Amino acid sequence: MQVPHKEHLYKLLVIGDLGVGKTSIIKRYVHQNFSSHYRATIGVDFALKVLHWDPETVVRLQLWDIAGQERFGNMTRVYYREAMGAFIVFDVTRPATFEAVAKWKNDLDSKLSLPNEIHHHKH
Ligand SMILES: Nc1nc2c(ncn2[C@@H]2O[C@H](COP(=O)(O)OP(=O)(O)OP(=O)(O)O)[C@@H](O)[C@H]2O)c(=O)[nH]1
Repeated sequence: MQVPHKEHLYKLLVIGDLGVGKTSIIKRYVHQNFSSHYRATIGVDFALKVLHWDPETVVRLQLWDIAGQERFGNMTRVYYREAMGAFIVFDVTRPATFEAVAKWKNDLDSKLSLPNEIHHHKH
C-alpha cells in the first residue's frame, strides 16, 4: 500500500440548541454507536474523524461539539476561531430548536474569524 503523503486538517463546528443531538450525530459518525442516555455537554468536546480519502490523501476532521447551553456564553468566540465550516443541528420534534437555527447562524457570522486569518494558520 502506498503511504499517504497528503494530509488535510479541517476544523468543523457542531452547534445548535441544548439536547438536539449534536453529540449523538458525532458519536454515530465517528464511533458508529448511539446511546439514549443524555449527558449534557459541558463547554466543548472534541472528536477526530480520519478519512482515507484516496490512497495518498488523509483528511482529518476535527469536530468541535459545542454545548447547547453555551449559546449566550462569551466562550463561543474562542471556539469558533479558524473553523472551516459548521453544522447547525436542530431537533425535528421541537420547532423552537429549528427557529433557533437563524440565531446560531447570526452568532456564527458575527464571530467567525476573517478568511485571511484562516489562511495564515499553519497546520
Ligand atoms: N429518539 C432520538 N433520540 C435522539 C436522537 N439523537 C439524539 N437523541 C437523544 O437526545 C438526547 C440529547 O442528545 P445529545 O446528542 O446529547 O444532544 P446535544 O445536542 O449534544 O446536547 P448538548 O450538548 O447538551 O447541547 C440524548 O438522550 C440522545 O440519546 C435521535 O435521532 N432520535
